[in-house]
Amino acid sequence: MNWDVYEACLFDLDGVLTPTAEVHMRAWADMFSEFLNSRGAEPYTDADYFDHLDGRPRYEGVAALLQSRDLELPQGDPSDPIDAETVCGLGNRKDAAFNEVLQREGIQPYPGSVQLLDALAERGIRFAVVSSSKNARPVLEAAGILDRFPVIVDGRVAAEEGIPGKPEPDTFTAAAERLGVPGKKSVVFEDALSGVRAGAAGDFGLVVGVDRGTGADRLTEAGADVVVTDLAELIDERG
Ligand SMILES: O=P(O)(O)OC[C@H]1O[C@@H](O)[C@H](O)[C@@H](O)[C@@H]1O
Repeated sequence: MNWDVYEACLFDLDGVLTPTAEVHMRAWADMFSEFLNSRGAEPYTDADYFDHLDGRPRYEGVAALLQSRDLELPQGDPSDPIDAETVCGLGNRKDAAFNEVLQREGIQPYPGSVQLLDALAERGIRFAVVSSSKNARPVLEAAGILDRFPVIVDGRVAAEEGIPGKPEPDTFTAAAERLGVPGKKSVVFEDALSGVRAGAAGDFGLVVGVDRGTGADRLTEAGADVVVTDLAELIDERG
């Protein structure tokens, strides 16, 4: 990997910097298994996470999964309580479960990801986090790496500013702009198919797929230029 040609890295968070994709995955599985069962619908499987939920903004994920089962619910409102049978209510129910685990268990970053951040910081490469999650800041803070990212374009920023979420490329484009680095000099890091598609749809220098269970073939098909299983694989001899 020749880092000389790049000036910025745009990192997805869950599953790239922290193992929170697993926490999201478990929270989604618990909530949807129960809900789909209550509706007599086809049961939830792990494939549902990768196909419909991973990387997408919260309520868009709920809508995609419901659509896969031909179920329709009213959209509701982000302020809906967790027992509301609405798209927002189901999303909020899962969010309560996610935050309960985050608070109880805390989170550590992937060691290989921290090694790459350390090596690239030495070279003066700039960093942004680009996450669909509205929990990105608390997760970065819990992991002790919040201060490494001068730019964070997360689910809250996207909602407030009307920036289309992944699989559209706009949140990555906004992050590169905010760092003041051309897209072509920026590297996108993503573990989710929707996120890799977002990177591939934009005008970026490189899209790195991070295989945490999705599968290298599917990440490549979605548009990843390179696939790794650990970010430390991208540290070159210059460090
Ligand atoms: O519900 P949140 O915390 O805003 O997160 C939205 C999505 O954020 C993505 O980063 C995760 O891959 C998804 O699993 C999650 O659903």
